[in-house]
Amino acid sequence: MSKTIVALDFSSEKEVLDFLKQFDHPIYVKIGMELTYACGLGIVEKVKAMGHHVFLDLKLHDIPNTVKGGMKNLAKLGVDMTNVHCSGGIAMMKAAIEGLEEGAKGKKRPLCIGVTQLTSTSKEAMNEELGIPGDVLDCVLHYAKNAKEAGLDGVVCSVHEARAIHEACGEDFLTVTPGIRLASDSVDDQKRVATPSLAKEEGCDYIVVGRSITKSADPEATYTQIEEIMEG
Ligand SMILES: O=c1ccn([C@@H]2O[C@H](COP(=O)(O)O)[C@@H](O)[C@H]2O)c(=O)[nH]1
Repeated sequence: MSKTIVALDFSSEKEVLDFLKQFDHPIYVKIGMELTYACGLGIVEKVKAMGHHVFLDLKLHDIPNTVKGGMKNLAKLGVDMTNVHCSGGIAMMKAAIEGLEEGAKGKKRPLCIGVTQLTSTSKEAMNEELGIPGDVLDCVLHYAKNAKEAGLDGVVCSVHEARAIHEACGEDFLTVTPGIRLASDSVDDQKRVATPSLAKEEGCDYIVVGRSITKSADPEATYTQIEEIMEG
């Protein structure tokens, strides 16, 4: 399975289909709130039916009972991976797993990962706006350990925290890392960014890449170049 997950941050089915037309093989894509809120969950089933792997990135965060019910229904879509916010707490993350298992009805449940600190969050914003003292790494590690205790399969973090997470939670605990930028790209709203080469060096299991691929002059070539680095 591909180690590069392409974020399909589009607002229409046509844009998605035009984008995916460029690939003559299945890829791993991420469907998030922009596309889901524009097209509904039917787009997930369409993309799955085309043979692509799907990470459904809706970042659930609510009381345990509500998250359990939500996950039960998301599991029925047959997605490969989904997620919650670790800040929802251990009981909520355990409920997410229970919901996915119930929804999968004895079949393999989707992987469930926890968002630690968004890659758009800097240390300053975390300390001052969110009121969480200390280094980002300490907070991310704390959330990752909670996610592991709750039975999640891994976390979303930046490349800069992936190595420490593997050391603390085990090599098989997945690190899924957005905030990927090619050397020539603008950083945009991301704060904790890194190149695909650094992600590879730091042992990230998956990288999530949106605009560097979708807004590239040749998305397929950029995807292939990144995937070669990750698989190399
Ligand atoms: O901490 C997080 C969690 C999720 N994301 C998502 O990844 C992509 C990144 O897109 P780029 O265009 O490559 O910046 C986007 O869909 C985010 O919602 C994240 O960036 N950071």
